[in-house]
Amino acid sequence: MPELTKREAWKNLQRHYQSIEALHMRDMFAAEPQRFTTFSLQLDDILFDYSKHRITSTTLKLLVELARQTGLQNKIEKMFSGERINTTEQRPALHTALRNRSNSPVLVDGQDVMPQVNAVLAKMGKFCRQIRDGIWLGATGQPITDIVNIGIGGSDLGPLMVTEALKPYGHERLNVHFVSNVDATHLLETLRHLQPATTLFLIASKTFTTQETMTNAHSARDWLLQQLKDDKAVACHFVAISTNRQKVIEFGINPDNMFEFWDWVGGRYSLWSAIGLSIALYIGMDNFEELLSGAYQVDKHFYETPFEKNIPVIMGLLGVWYNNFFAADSHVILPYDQYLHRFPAYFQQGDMESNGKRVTLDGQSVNYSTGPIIWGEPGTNGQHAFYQLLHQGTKLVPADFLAAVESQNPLGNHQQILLSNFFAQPEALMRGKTPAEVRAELDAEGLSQARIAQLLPHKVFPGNRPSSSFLFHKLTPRTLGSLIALYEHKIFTQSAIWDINPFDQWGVELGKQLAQKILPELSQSSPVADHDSSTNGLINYFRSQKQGKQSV
Ligand SMILES: O=P(O)(O)OC[C@H]1O[C@H](O)[C@H](O)[C@@H](O)[C@@H]1O
Repeated sequence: MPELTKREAWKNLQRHYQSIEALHMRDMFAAEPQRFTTFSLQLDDILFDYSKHRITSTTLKLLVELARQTGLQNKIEKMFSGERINTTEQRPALHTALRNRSNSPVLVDGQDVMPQVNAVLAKMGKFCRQIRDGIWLGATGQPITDIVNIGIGGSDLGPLMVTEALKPYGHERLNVHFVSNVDATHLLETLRHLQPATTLFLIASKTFTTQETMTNAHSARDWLLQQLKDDKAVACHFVAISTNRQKVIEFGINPDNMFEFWDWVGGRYSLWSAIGLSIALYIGMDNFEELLSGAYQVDKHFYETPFEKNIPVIMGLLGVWYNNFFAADSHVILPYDQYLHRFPAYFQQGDMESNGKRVTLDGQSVNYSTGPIIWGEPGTNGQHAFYQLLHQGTKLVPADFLAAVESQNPLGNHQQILLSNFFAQPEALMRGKTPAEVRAELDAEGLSQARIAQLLPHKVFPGNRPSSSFLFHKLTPRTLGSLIALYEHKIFTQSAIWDINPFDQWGVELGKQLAQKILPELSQSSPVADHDSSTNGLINYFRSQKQGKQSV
């Protein structure tokens, strides 16, 4: 049996939960005027308020004790020092080396990786200047205006999220596009508006074997060659970002046009590597380095700060508190910033692919819940869609609210309105509305007692629903880098407590394997018969429809 639930700290937390369960945060705030000061932290310009949680100082002590008993500090040190902590793939997980602005040596098998990291950053910088200054020319002698990143999963979501978030820093002549889905609609709808002579494709794939990416890359090359009718065009319109030099050469991309990264960079932690080339091209290398610096500040904070004051550790521990003691299944991320509209989707992969695991590092089945379901949308839009459930539904959904003090686009009183909602929603979730408050409101409206009795239960808000608030000055590259790194280390903290490997993703393989088997069956002449009856039935229906027959 896994150790976690046998630990003293775990048992203490179980007991402690009984005493917290009945407490309402309203009463906690009333009893503790210093609650905000006690339960908030600041890192650079990011204020982290975690006072609207169902915790006391004792809860925090016990959670920190759990982190200690599960060896979190030791695991953090192993990650930063390049140990092969991704045991199933026998690799280190060194995204922190990619943003190690101190440049101090990071050793893998006794060899410092920093010279390689710096060399690729320098190559990216040179390439960015050439593209951004219009020095790099396409096959017909025109500068590049459109960059199409072809990649999926970690080779898509990070660059997409960051280029969206940092639009105000984008180059005025360059547009960035992202094609991920193997559905041809994605590629064709993107190419419809582009000119091959001024388009640059970045083929972003760690393995350079991913079916969707390679299918899209081949079709993009066909599109280019059909229109430019010059085989040499590939050299000035295609670059590769990968760990697999051999496959890049086989595809026909000159290795000089390859930006390398390494197997110790996990896909969902790769935006800091050459996978971030689309970001660097769009916002410039200086801003890309600011993004790295923001993450580096958080790396230092995570590494050096005692758990009691360590923001990602506290984020992780609060998640464990709700996930394992309150049985909360999901966690919602609510950025009150339109530029962060892909932030929740980015951490859907970041968190769910990392901690969606059911066995411990040494292969035992867990007897406790692991990674939560991550979801979310920007505020205020979500308020008019799913907040009903957050306020009055039967599920407990811990929430993260994020907002900037200063808008990138000041306009009238928009930011004040946005922020008033950002402050109001966590307050409403925490306070709720009691039957007495509802009654007083309805009385004041002059409703009949019968109508009040009918409406009252529907208008009561139980409150006591937890949230964290992140308030930062402005969504700059540096701040964004910090925010991303906070969440990365939160995920790591939780994986350490749950004793799972956050850096592999075997769960994506089975579907891929089966799709490989099914692909040739879709064009075979006889009906398929060797799946279950449902899969056979669906495939044969598809085949009959393709052949113009109606029968199943
Ligand atoms: O970068 P690639 O090798 O093309 O991989 C792209 C993505 O696909 C895989 O199936 C994994 O689920 C992701 O973690 C990865 O980011």
